[in-house]
Amino acid sequence: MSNQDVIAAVASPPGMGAVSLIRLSGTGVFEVAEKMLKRFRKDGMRPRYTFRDDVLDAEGRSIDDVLVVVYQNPGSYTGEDVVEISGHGGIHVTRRVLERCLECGARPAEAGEFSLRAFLNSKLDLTQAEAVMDLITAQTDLAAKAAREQLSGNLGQAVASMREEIINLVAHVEAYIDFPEEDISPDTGAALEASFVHLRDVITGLLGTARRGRLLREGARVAIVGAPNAGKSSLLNALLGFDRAIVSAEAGTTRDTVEEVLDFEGYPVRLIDTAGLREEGSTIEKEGMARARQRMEEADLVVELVDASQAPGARLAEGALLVLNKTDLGEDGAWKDHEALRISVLEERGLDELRREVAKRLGGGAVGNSGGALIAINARHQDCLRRAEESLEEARQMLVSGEEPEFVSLPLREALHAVGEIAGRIDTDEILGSIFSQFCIGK
Ligand SMILES: Nc1nc2c(c(=O)[nH]1)N(C=O)[C@@H](CNc1ccc(C(=O)N[C@@H](CCC(=O)O)C(=O)O)cc1)CN2
Ligand SMILES: Nc1nc2c(ncn2[C@@H]2O[C@H](COP(=O)(O)OP(=O)(O)OP(=O)(O)O)[C@@H](O)[C@H]2O)c(=O)[nH]1
Ligand SMILES: [Mg+2]
Repeated sequence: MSNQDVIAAVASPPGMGAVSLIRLSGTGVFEVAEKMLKRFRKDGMRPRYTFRDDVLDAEGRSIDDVLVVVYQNPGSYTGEDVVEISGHGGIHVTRRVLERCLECGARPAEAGEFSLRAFLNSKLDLTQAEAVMDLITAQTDLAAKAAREQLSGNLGQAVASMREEIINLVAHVEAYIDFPEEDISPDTGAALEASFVHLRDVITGLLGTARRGRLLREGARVAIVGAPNAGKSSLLNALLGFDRAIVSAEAGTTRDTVEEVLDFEGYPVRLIDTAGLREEGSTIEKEGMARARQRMEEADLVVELVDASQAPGARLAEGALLVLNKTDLGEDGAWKDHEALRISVLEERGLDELRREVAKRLGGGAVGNSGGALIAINARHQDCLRRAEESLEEARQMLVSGEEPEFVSLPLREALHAVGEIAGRIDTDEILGSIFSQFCIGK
């Protein structure tokens, strides 16, 4: 990538703040800076040092008193020449400075365009560019940690070694295309087979992190369901630490679902309190119950809350985490053999265990074969890996059944392509467009 036009954007969030950051990148950025700044000289600024300057308007009047940092290509985030201007945070002044950048020859950056350039200049691979976005949107420590690890290139490395291994397979298989009189020797056959098995294990391990990836990025939906008066709203309030939902001794208090996001051992959890489920009820209550069932369907985990002092009734949700509440009132004998968490919202007992159990069920403890690293793939990676898995299996079967090497090389090359897509080793504009357009302007 050379000679890209100069783009400019406000990199700090919109609105009032102490300082705002305006970033410019591209060929000719120093000329733009010289035009708009009072003391800036395009050949006289030491990279990565801070200078104090004035942004001037077209008549030479100062718009803002700013700090300026210059980065010389390739030593910048984008790999291009970059100028960063920190101005006085504020909506009007920041807009004026940006307008001045545009008057002096820059154009407004599109969403994700700085990171796209970083990718095109090989500063980041696609998994790292996605991680930048994940880091910005992370809602918990664990989500941020996963994003940082991906940003550091751990997934990119895993994918790069898979790619090498597949290239090796392709090379082997295609060697036999050039020498049709040769048969694949038993030794080579065994080595190829071992490689297929290894690749499959690696892919299985990575695919095993997809659920965690989705939960960390999107948050997990955890629905609290149960009969009226079980204490669902009380539980939501207790976990939140404030009185969010109405609690009363009357059955059928909650109608609308009540949702709040909180942090369960690093998992961003959308906790959903629902209307109590029972047979009878007014039209309004019935509508509430329909919504409760809907949330139960969509949930990643259902917490089924029951009143421990009452005899067990029919279970509402399959696969739910059963939680007995109101243990302070004593437990009905019939619960004795039920595997369940026992809590008392009233006495605030068992809530930490509940948080831990929910997090455990969400995480599934699935570190998989990712070697202890916190890998958490996203839906796009998952799709690529599934295609790679399928093509590899096809190739392996063909090889086993003695298919001609030129046919085996086709699915192998498909697998190579699918794996290459993950880090962006093959360029399809479509993929790039859909990834970078999700970024914010200025990133
Ligand atoms: N002011 C400012 N803060 C920022 C960023 C930025 O662009 N500007 N970043 C942007 O999101 C993040 C930091 N990421 C960065 C990554 C690489 C380089 C960089 O200059 N890389 C060069 C030189 C490497 C080095 O000397 O360490 C390179 O890769 O060649 C800069 C920032 C967060 N904070
Ligand atoms: N003794 C005791 N009472 C509790 C406990 N948890 C909640 N309660 C009481 O049980 C009653 C019902 O609580 P809610 O939280 O409104 O119950 P709910 O499941 O949300 O009920 P609906 O919204 O009607 O479905 C209230 O009077 C609470 O104070 C508990 O651990 N022990
Ligand atoms: Mg309620």
